[in-house]
Amino acid sequence: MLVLPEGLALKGASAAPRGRGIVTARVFQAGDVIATFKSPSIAIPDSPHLSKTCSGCLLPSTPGSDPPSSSQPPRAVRACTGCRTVAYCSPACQKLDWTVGCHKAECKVFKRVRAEGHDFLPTPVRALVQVLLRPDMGEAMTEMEGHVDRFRRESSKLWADMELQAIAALHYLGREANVKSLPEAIEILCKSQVNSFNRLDEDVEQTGLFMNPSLAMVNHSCTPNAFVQFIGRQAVLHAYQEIKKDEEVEISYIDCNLHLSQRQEELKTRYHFTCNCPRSPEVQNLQDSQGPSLSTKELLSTTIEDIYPWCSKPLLGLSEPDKQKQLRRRWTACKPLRDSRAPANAIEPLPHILAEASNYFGEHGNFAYSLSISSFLATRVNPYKAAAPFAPQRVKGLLMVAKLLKYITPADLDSSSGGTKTLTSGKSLWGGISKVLGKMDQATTCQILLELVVLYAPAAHSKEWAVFLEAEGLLVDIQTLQGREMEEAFVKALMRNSNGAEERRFFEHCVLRPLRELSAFCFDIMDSEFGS
Ligand SMILES: C[S@@+](CC[C@H](N)C(=O)[O-])C[C@H]1O[C@@H](n2cnc3c(N)ncnc32)[C@H](O)[C@@H]1O
Repeated sequence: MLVLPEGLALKGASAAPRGRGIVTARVFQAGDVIATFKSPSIAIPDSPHLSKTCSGCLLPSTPGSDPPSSSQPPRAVRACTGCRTVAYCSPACQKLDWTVGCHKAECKVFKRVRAEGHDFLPTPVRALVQVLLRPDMGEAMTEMEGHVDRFRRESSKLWADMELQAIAALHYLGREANVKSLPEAIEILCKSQVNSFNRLDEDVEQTGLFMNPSLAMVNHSCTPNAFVQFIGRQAVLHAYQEIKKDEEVEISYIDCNLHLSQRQEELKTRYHFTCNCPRSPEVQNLQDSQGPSLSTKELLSTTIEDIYPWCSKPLLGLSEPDKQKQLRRRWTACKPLRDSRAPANAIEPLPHILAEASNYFGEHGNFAYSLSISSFLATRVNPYKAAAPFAPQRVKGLLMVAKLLKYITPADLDSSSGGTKTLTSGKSLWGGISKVLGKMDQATTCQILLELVVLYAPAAHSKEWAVFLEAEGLLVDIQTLQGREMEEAFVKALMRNSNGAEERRFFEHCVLRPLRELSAFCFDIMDSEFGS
């Protein structure tokens, strides 16, 4: 039987169109932690990263590497001496995986995998092995929706892959694959697909799988009122907005900023349902009559459907000339999006391309360009993608701008490739950016942004989030600067009362105006570097 955390209740029945869902037993405010989900759970890092991720705390690390952030001690991982496959950063973490995870039994499985000349098990196979080894998990999973028949009907390729995965898991467990065990194992694989979470957090290089039978009862909406974050081996459900008593808690299973066709495709393939939330096609068709002309919408729609699949592929791993070539192709393909009104700038794949370009310039030491593009994302894109100021991507975006401001110096501007670029109007991009920076008090802007990160990060994730810890460390650095007593006092006053008239003017002067001015160069930078 499912045991839900306090404050939550199960409603509905499996036979209903949406199946069961979770409702609240009391009011939750925006930013509140609704509940934490620990056990029984499967929490594993993705297989290719096994040797670089601690299987206990699930934090990534490389032996001998730099610490993940300035405020965290270095962590090294050491392989389990039994199977030599999974790794741990401390004996305590090893004990955790031995007891709370199930490595005690799983270790033998990995020894067999090694004996047959393989390094690891693919993530879904490892998850299946763990479920089959853990009676508590197996029992709790009987309640989960698996859509087995739909998986079998809708994709023969996926079904064949699942059969292979099931056979592999049974083989390494030393169990026979027969008419009883094979369908049971495939059913678990289907349930894992429908009910597990990807623990992806690019900023801390964290990926993996999380599955908890109670959390699995939360339904999807493209306008979610809640979201999930992961801390170590547990998942935390946060409220995006006020959720009333008896209201259903809904999260987005996918990136809800994806275009409608993309969202539908992902929900259909992995979860086997068509979403009927307010952003569904029927409702959007109704809104067409009130919004921009149909032809503009159709043009945008066709463009996004055509370009999204290839424009959203990561550039990581490509050679420098290929990265440049891709950015040029993608920027050209996005023209209809960037020519439309502000909210369209938040439609993928445009934000994705801008974030890739900002990283590209950062990697090349062109911090001025990276800063302009990051300022554009922070002021003109992220607030449209997520209204809540504590939305994780907004908090990460603020930290990015703060870090660039902290490290950028006039010397960087001199040596940046932007120094040679000229706009069609004859103005130099470098001249424009350096003029804005010249008028700014970089340290104060940076300090305010870091204070905002520290303020919002606990609601976005937790005080254990790498983003929070890094911002805290950087704030300490700024606070040790001499001769900033007056600025310090203003920042403190602003953080105490952000609605005061003086404080609002201070915020406008130190943050909003300079970031808007820096953002204004974003499209010119992209055109000058990647325009056709
Ligand atoms: C993780 S489970 C959620 C719990 C599920 N309702 C149950 O009773 O087990 C995901 C499945 O719930 C259903 N579901 C979730 N959100 C839905 C939605 N917005 N519309 C229709 N079905 C939905 C789909 O069948 C989907 O595959």
